[in-house]
Amino acid sequence: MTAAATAPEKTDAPASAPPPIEVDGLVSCFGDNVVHDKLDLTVKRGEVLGVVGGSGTGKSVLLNSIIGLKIPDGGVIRLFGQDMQEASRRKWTALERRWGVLFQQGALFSNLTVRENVAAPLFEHTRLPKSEILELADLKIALTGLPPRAGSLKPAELSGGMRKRAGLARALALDPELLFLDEPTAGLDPIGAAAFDELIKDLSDSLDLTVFMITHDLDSLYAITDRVAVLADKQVIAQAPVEELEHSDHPWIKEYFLGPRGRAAAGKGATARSR
Ligand SMILES: Nc1ncnc2c1ncn2[C@@H]1O[C@H](COP(=O)(O)OP(=O)(O)OP(=O)(O)O)[C@@H](O)[C@H]1O
Repeated sequence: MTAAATAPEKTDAPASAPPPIEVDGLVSCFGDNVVHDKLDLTVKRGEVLGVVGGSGTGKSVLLNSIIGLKIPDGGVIRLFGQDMQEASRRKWTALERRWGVLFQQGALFSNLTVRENVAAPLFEHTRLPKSEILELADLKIALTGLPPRAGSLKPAELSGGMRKRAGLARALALDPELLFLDEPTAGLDPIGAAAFDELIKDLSDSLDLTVFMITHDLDSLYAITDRVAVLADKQVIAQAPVEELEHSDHPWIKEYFLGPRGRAAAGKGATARSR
């Protein structure tokens, strides 16, 4: 059995297929605090999109709105062409199988082993026999570069980097087409972060994944993104490849990409791309 055996009607989408994510005029509020005001965003099929913005600009709220953890106060969110607010419960469940999420802290169940954590979505969404589910879980664990022995460990017994990989293995359990990552390299040392970037890039290429990645990590932006969406002033003020954003006149974008840390990351990115 292959890992793809669990994929729900995974078709090669025609070129005319709707984009995996379309956000149209999103309004998000918490009481008087308006976080997004008519925010628009499109994520193209197969791209790695970085999402950046100052602290509190609403990156996590945007992610939560897209995956249905926060109900929009206005606007429309379409996933694979389906208006999520109009979707029936059944449709939601079917669509939910098409994406995976790696939350910042990994969000693993502490009382379960890594193998049981990775198997959990398969138990929830498929009727495969237990032995096949555990076999698939082991495949995902291997796919993320964890050693086989990691499967029988509990999250507390893992290093930070291993925990991220375990969270990623679980996010990939159902062979998603779309992967959401919330600050995947936060808390990793530079070598661990670079290795994790490489893993995400390899997986997105080999599995034809579309990736929505919130990050503060300039190295990641230069190393693996196709485009970057910048959140500021309650909206997406720019959505373009990093090389284009370097020429932006917007003060925050200028400071972000052309400040000392941005220039250092650009140098490393150019080196990585020329290899
Ligand atoms: N559950 C909540 N209740 C009330 N306000 C919230 C809630 N979640 C987020 N907010 C507010 O929404 C705004 C955006 O928060 P969000 O966490 O999306 O920012 P962020 O861009 O992800 O920040 P950071 O980069 O620091 O993680 C902030 O003003 C925050 O206080």
